[in-house]
Amino acid sequence: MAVVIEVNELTKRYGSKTAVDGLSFTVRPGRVTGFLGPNGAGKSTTLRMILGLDAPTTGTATVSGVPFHRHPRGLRHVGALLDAGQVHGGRSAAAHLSALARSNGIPRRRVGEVLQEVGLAEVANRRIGGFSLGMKQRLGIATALLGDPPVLMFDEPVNGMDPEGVLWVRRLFRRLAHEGRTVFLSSHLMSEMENTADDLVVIGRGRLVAAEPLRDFAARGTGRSVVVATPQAAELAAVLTAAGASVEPEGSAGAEKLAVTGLPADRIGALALRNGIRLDELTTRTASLEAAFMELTADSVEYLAGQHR
Ligand SMILES: Nc1ncnc2c1ncn2[C@@H]1O[C@H](COP(=O)(O)OP(=O)(O)OP(=O)(O)O)[C@@H](O)[C@H]1O
Repeated sequence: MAVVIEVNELTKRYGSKTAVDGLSFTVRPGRVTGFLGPNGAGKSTTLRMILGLDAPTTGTATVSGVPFHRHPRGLRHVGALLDAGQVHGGRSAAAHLSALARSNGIPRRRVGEVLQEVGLAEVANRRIGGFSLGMKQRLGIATALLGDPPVLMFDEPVNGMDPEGVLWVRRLFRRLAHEGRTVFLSSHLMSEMENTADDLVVIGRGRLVAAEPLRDFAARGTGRSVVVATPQAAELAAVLTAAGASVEPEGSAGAEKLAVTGLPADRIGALALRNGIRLDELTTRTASLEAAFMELTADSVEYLAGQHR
């Protein structure tokens, strides 16, 4: 599959601060790619460099093989939402989009179409200054869609949206990818990506942590373990340890459980049966995406509570 966004050894320094540090990754069409990292990891800076709004200190970023500032089709090739708050509050949504359409050679009819698409048709003539953050996000998404571009980039698009808005935006991203477009969206929340992204680019402290399908990323988290509840915990622990498993007690007094790693659930069940041990619960626990994210970025979180590293 063709590579659409290509970031190669990208570095951005602000004085002595390195915001983006030798970052390389690619983003492909027909998929939703999540750009994930803790606060301050360098996501916005990277997006700004891809869009030519900031110059890299070293390295390159291209969209369809060309640096964005030299792109012949501009907004009609790449649509982006960076900071939804940064729109002129005195204008109406329709006037804002019409001005953009005019200056980018985009047909006027697109204004009505995108307002309809994002659910703002009824407030098209209201001043943007009175919009809620969720409405501003919708307007930002409308702006990105205006030129009907094959490449779309969104920085924290669900900030300030209500649950209904979040569901809507997820469906929209999936549809845009299904249409064959390249969809690249940043977030500092793994939970937002879980139901939306096909691929992940994860960064921490400006550096690449992982770039792979979401499925593979999830499998990298803490290994699988099996939780077992039994009234004969000490006996079972001895049997499982002898069979090569490692066993950790967990749960609370009166409801003790064992967390077992190194043996699958069916083997644990068979060993318990053979030794006459009653099992009240046998559950396989797979690492959550959130756990994988926390684990992989733990070393790269810039601000830990109460401590500046
Ligand atoms: N213009 C600037 N001058 C100095 N430092 C900057 C500038 N822009 C960003 N930084 C620093 O670069 C680092 C990366 O910032 P960036 O906004 O790209 O992170 P982010 O991953 O988008 O974070 P968030 O999720 O909080 O938006 C941060 O430490 C930030 O303080």
